[in-house]
Amino acid sequence: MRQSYAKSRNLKRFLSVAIGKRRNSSGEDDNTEDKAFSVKQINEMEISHLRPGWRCFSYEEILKATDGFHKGLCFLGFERSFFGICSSKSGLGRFWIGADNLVGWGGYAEVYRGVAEDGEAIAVKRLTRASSDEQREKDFLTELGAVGHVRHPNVSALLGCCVDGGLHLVFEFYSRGSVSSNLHDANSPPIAWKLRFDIAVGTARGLHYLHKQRRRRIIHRDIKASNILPTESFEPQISDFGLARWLPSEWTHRAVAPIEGTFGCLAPEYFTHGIVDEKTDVFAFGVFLLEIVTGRKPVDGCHRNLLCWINARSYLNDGIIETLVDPRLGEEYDMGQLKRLIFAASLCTRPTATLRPSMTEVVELLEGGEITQEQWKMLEEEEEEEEFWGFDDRDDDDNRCSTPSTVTMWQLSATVFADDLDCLGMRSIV
Ligand SMILES: Nc1ncnc2c1ncn2[C@@H]1O[C@H](COP(=O)(O)OP(=O)(O)OP(=O)(O)O)[C@@H](O)[C@H]1O
Repeated sequence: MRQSYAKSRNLKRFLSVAIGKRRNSSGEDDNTEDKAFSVKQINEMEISHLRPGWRCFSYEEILKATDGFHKGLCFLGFERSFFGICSSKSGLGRFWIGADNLVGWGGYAEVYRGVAEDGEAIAVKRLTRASSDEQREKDFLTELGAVGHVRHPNVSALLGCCVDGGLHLVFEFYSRGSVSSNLHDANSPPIAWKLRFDIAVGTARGLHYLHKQRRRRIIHRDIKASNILPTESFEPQISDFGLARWLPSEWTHRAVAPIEGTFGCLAPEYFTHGIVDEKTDVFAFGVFLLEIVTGRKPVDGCHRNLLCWINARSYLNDGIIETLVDPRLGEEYDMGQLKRLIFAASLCTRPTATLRPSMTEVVELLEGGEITQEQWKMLEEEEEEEEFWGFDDRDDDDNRCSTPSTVTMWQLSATVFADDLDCLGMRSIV
């Protein structure tokens, strides 16, 4: 009890410093918040530049907005209610249809829908009590530190935070669920090809911003379809910065422990050595592209890895990329865009980090820029070293992924593109 009180005080101090403390023009630390906003001559632009894009919410505000973090019906003191229907373990055959404002949850947080006083739809992410240990608090603050500094049309917009009654982050509310829930929900119509392509491009732009357009680079570390939330107009928003890390300009990478993230999306150098840099996200983005194209999860219910499946599928079908497309789309896709997505994915998921493209190059490629032969050609010895990285834990036909004869993603794209790159404005790479 005492400890959590002390932590809360620290957090409040952190927030007041983060919001209130500024550097004055001579670069000295100075609490200029009051001064800055009391000087009438400062024009609007300067003020909006100084002012953080978010604010502190009171606990009463978020309580009111979420209707007291309303979860719908609870049974016998269970803390969490569920979407859909679940039965009690008592065997009494009781069924509850639960969840009211609870819209999602992850490893350490619950997310509630709410309506702010001004009528804006908000999402309140609350650190769950069960996970309020110091490490989780740190992750939560990391998320605040990262997302509180970013503003981009493809990055989830932080509206504020609240440290009373627990830790809370307040975001704009995105009512369409995640790309993952839309892609894999068998009961709703498949996402149209055009939207898939736009989501890929928008997400690439958001990542490019995090890696390249900020003074200090941000590595997200958990790029995956369930962390990409489309807005009403299907503009993808990169969300969930709980694992994000700053990368100072003088550092090439950082080594982190423990290794966290999502199975099936982890870059080999991160998975094996904990090495994190932009290429960690680039790899995960490549897996995301494949998920969008195929409609398959990075790791399916049978523990089959998507990259393995693609390699096996390509091998069995002589590298015909049409066979990779989500069957729910039928013939409804654009072949030129498909080739771009597959080509980009093949580069992004290269096992050797240094041979993967930067997000600048990925955006360029997806948006139709010319890719020159020299830029992407691998040296022979590099090609030999490029062993496919994946899991070989099943011996069915669909999982022939690590045998030397298997066509890798890279070889697949090279085969397919030899004839077709010209028509895409790119030159042959083989
Ligand atoms: N701004 C938002 N608007 C609508 N729904 C959201 C929003 N943010 C998150 N969600 C929903 O809540 C879910 C969990 O959120 P989030 O991924 O941020 O939590 P987490 O605990 O960090 O998860 P993880 O275990 O994946 O790290 C998301 O998958 C999404 O469905």
